[in-house]
Amino acid sequence: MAAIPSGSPVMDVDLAVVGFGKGGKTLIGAMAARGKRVALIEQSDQMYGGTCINIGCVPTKALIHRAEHPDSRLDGEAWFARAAEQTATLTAAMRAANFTLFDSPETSTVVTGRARFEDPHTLVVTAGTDVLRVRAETIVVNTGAEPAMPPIPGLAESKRVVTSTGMLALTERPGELIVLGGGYVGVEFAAMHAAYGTRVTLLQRGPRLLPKEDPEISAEMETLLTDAGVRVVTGAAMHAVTDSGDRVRVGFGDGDGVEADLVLAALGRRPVTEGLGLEEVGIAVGKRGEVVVDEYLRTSLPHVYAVGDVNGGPQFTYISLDDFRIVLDQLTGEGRRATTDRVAVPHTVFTTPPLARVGLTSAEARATGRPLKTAVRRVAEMPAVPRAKIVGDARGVMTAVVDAETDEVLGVTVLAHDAHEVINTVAVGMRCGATASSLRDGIYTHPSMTEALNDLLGHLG
Ligand SMILES: Cc1cc2nc3c(=O)[nH]c(=O)nc-3n(C[C@H](O)[C@H](O)[C@H](O)COP(=O)(O)OP(=O)(O)OC[C@H]3O[C@@H](n4cnc5c(N)ncnc54)[C@H](O)[C@@H]3O)c2cc1C
Ligand SMILES: NC(=O)c1ccc[n+]([C@@H]2O[C@H](COP(=O)([O-])OP(=O)(O)OC[C@H]3O[C@@H](n4cnc5c(N)ncnc54)[C@H](O)[C@@H]3O)[C@@H](O)[C@H]2O)c1
Repeated sequence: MAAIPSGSPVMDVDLAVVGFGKGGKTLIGAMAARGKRVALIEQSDQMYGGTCINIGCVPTKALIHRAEHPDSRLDGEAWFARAAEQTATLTAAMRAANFTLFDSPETSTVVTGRARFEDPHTLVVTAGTDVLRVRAETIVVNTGAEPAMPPIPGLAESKRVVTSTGMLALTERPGELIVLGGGYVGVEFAAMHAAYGTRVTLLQRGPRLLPKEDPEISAEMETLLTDAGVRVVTGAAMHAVTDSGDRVRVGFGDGDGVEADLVLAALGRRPVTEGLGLEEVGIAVGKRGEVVVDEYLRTSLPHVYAVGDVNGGPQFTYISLDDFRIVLDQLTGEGRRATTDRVAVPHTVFTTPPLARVGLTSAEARATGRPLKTAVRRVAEMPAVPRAKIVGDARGVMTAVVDAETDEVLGVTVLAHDAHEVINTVAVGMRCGATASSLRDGIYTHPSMTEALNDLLGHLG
């Protein structure tokens, strides 16, 4: 690497955040509001606002929403092109708004360039031939995660393999798509693209999709995807990716494999720590490339914190946001908030209908050895939940697992319309110690999907 010129300008601040992620930018806003001098360093002007806004949650959910609400005057190809254009307009507007929000002349500056540590308090930021040194009392690493490319022969070399970022840059619908991976990204993209009319094959190495869910839920998801036109192949040990003209072939198992126009590699995301110079200044990095932190998100240097995907925690925007709360408490509060305080953190896979869970799966609950009551209810069998029929989607299933002695809710899984909203009610209840009986007898608006809790928890046995 070329030497950094020693005479480059220096910016002195109280707080520097590396990476425009959710936790870091929220911290920048909070500290600027307290009159601190702050700098937010982002390597790309196409990433102001971070992954979620530009290449993650927002564009995927915008495309999924539009897939669910097609314009009957347009065919799938035209509808995808329109949806992609509308999504790009949305993310561009959010990106610009994020820049304006965090680049105010008073105390907060967005520095566009790639940062690395020069010493424990100094970051060297480079953009082309421009170099700036940012010296900060406190530094927060918020550099996110990037798609993993496991050593499947031909995967990295293929010109027809893209990651989720490449998929989100498409302006035309692919004719045929192979999705590698049956996790969040794989399942969401497979479902979404099938809805626009792409012929999708999803290859999952393991025996089932979404292996962290209960087997029955994985099976239900597989049925939903299959009904939506996705060819799901589980137990697919992929051994070769080969380009051939404008086609690409993925070999798996003993057969011929499968061919398509494009391959999406959705094989996990790993923390972005390379080239940051962390270990050189004494910041420990773990085996998965994550910045090693304690429950207060402190790294091995007392004035450096790591928030969001880069610290190896769960990869969700709302976890990055909660990381912000922990660091803010360190910097301005009592320093007590910790990752160990987190209970009942829900998650959602945004298929149609979505899948959401909070707490334990049934299998995890059984493994605790506690006495259990369980309920499994198909949405179509719930007579008092007309919302599903109103929206014309009574697919899916809901499950609950409860401690039979204490009535504590241990876990709820919802694979149904509006699951991403219903689950938040359950999560709040669990965090506040609501019993299964109190959630069962809760008064919910009608007609809503939340009132399914009356039915589900009324069937515990
Ligand atoms: C396709 C997809 C869909 C997703 N959907 C959801 C969802 O629906 N809900 C959900 O909760 N989560 C979702 N996620 C996960 C979510 O996007 C991430 O967990 C979240 O955005 C992580 O934010 P972060 O704070 O870690 O940092 P990020 O938002 O990842 O920001 C890190 C920033 O650091 C910058 N950077 C990196 N290195 C440097 C450097 N050396 N110098 C300067 N800048 C640097 C990067 O350019 C980037 O902008 C999705 C992810 C993907 C990929
Ligand atoms: N709705 C959401 O909240 C949402 C949406 C998208 C992404 N995300 C976040 O982004 C993260 C990354 O998503 P993802 O889908 O890339 O990862 P993932 O961990 O959810 O799934 C990765 C998949 O790749 C497979 N895999 C891994 N290595 C492999 C190998 N060497 N060969 C074959 N298969 C292999 C795994 O079996 C798994 O099915 C998620 O864990 C999640 O935290 C969240």
